[in-house]
Amino acid sequence: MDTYSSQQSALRSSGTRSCTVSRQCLARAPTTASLWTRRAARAARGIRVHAATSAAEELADDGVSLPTTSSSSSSSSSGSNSAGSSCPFLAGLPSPPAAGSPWYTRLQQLSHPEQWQRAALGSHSMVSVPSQLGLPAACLLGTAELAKTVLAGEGDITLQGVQRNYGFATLVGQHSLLMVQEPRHKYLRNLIMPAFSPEAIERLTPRMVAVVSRYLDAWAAAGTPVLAAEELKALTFDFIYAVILGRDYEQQQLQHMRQLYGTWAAGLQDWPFLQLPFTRFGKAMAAREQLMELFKAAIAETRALLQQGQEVPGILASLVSAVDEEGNRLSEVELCDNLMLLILAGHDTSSVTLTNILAHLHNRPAAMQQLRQEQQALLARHGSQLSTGVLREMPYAEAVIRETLRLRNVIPGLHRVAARDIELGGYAVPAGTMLYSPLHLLNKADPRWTDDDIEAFRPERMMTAEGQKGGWQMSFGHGPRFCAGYLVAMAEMKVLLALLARGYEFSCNTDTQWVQQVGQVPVNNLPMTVTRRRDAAAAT
Ligand code: HEM
Repeated sequence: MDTYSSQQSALRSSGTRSCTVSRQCLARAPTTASLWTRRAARAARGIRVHAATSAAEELADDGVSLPTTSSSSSSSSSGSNSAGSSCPFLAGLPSPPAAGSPWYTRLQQLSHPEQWQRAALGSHSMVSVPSQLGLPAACLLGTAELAKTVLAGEGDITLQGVQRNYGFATLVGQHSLLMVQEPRHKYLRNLIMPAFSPEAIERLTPRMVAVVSRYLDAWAAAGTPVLAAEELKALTFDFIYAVILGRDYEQQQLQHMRQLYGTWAAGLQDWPFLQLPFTRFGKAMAAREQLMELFKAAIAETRALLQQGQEVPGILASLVSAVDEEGNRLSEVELCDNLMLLILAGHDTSSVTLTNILAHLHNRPAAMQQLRQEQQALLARHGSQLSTGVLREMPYAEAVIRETLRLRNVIPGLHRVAARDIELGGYAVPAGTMLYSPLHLLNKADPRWTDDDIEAFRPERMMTAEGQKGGWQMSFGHGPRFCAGYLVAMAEMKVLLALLARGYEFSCNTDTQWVQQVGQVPVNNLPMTVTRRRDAAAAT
């Protein structure tokens, strides 16, 4: 296990809850609704809800006296705040500076989310965003500590994701790991995770190398520029399909499955309540049915081979074989929903990261050179074989990946919802409040990096003792829902970087705009020319 992943598992195991439910505190608190009503009334009276206003100040302004920090402070005049409270309410949290109408604010949040969040947080560690336009009130978390606390939250403080999105849940499947809540999530994860063990990845490495080599050869043979962003989408699809199903498919079959997946994925962006044959959502549901039929056939085939005592590589075979202490196995619907999730989770995330990596390496030839030197040293030590052991000996390749994710986190942030009243950062947060961890923003605010080079692509920073730590970077999540496919993703990206550096030269047109979709993608799809190096034969 590499440094980053061992650190993540250490974090995982030490991810004890530090949110504490403070029922007493909440019992004393005026309801959130009444606080927001008061805040609105104060705003109407022209009293600005200042970013630094404390709960006590704000409520005192309303004629409600709150105990401050001392446990012997006086009780409230309304009688609702007994002595001993030191817990401010959510409404006491600083709010983003007033930015006009709720519509304007919402527009800013949608069109410039990162700038909006940065401005909203200012120098605060947490700000509250009032409920608006039917959306729940939210807390925007501005430190890694708070984000980790929330992401590690489980058990009696169940923190739900906003996987409540009907369309998403219907298309991905209610039984997938991403949809189920604790304790079912933990149970399912225990059954699923052995499929992602280092040993399982080791068995799959030759398959990974085969898929990546096929694409690199085709790009080099093309003789004209290929669209890297599009090609990497196809590569990561074939890769994840091969890794999950553990066998090779004809190109025609893969093409058909890619098309089905594309139709299915388009439905994730559509309004889900009109499921008609001509709507994107309707077409996506039809594509899902066809994919499910393919999965069911693959499950039946895998079961049959396993019953014959054959060794079957691939994540599906591990999932089919998974059994709990009482002998229960994953049902067919659980298997199908999780296959769907794995293809989704393991496809765009990796392709977008790889697209960004290639652009960064093109813009920084010294980094590409360093990558080449690392590979030459590995070739001298181990020959051309790529095993998980060799993949672990690639600190520079790993630094390139982590530095790219630091600058261009694929998942900009993670939502959770407080399922019950909790205390967070010293504030009483009522059930139903959305808790948003802006991962991308936290990467940029990481106190390890100095302001003047925060935007620079400098993989070397990840090689320092400080850089080896996880710090504020949580590109693969944190806590009980830490990315299940982390090892697969790292192996995939390292295999591509290794084979590229060993055997090919490439250049791409990075003079383009990057827009936010699933991660940042280049508008020009990154035209790329690949040529085989003259000394490549010995390297691959
Ligand atoms: C660069 C590549 C990737 C990135 C940046 C990434 C990032 C993430 C993040 C941030 C989460 C946490 C979501 C949350 O807390 O709500 C997550 C979860 C997950 N990822 Fe990844 N991922 C990547 C690749 C993969 C791959 C290749 C696979 C599968 C082979 C995968 C499978 C999953 C699954 C199944 C979950 C849900 C885990 C759970 O809920 O327990 N990911 N990923």
